[in-house]
Amino acid sequence: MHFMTALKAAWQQRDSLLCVGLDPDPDRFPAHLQGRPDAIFEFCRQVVDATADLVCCFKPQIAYFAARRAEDQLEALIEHIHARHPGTPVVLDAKRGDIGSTAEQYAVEAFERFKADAITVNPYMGRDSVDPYLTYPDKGVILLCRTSNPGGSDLQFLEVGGIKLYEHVARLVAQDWNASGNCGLVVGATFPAEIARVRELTGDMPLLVPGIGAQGGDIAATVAAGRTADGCGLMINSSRAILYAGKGEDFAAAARQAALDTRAAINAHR
Ligand SMILES: O=C(O)c1cc(=O)[nH]c(=O)n1[C@@H]1O[C@H](COP(=O)(O)O)[C@@H](O)[C@H]1O
Repeated sequence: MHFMTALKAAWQQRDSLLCVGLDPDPDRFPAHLQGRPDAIFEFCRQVVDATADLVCCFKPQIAYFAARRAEDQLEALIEHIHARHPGTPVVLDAKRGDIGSTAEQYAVEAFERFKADAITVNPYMGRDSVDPYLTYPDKGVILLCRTSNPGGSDLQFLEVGGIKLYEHVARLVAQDWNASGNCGLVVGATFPAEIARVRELTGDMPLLVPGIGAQGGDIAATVAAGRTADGCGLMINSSRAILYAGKGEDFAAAARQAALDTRAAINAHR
């Protein structure tokens, strides 16, 4: 199924704009999982199974798996999501960016090896560095635009021809790169004014919005700034605040409660 079709269905069917980010840090796992060779898979699997009916997508961050030589556990996790929670899109957060021939390999890795439905990509190297992802007709390509970190302003806020660089990226993607309708943009919840500006520039394009929860972004302001006319249009990501809501054997139940609370807080402003 096309990423955009699955995302729209999940927004409606789960009544949710919440994206649970899968950033597994073994140092923060509950004691009973410590030392298990499949601890990363098992931790994420339990969170996935406890929250899948509450999310519009999952977003595994590849660095947390690669750093621990756990790419096989990432493969198994995405396979598990597709098998047990069909229709739940998986956004592989890899923030790739390289020349076309190398990007082709990254696209194979994301879409054919890991079987992700969408990937985050850095637009800095320009159109030909993004084309290899765009050629997969059913996959989503989510480009960094206005990132949630304070240093994002170093480059993204530079003036280019009378507008800010992030505005140029939003316009370029909406008017040119999105010819097949499979692009999205990343805009941090820590910058609601810029979410509103990106929404203005991009129509109904889906926005991946990290930065609520651990980074302190304001849910009400995020939803007000970014929702589309039909109250959708957003994948609002929370990772640590949900994954580590509990510390003990009941961590998955604690994650579910945190996801329920976060979804309700988001829906209160739709
Ligand atoms: O592309 C992203 O997902 C992303 C972009 C951005 O601007 N800021 C940002 O925090 N992220 C990711 O979103 C997640 C945020 O995690 P928490 O702060 O724990 O909710 C991490 O996986 C980040 O890598």
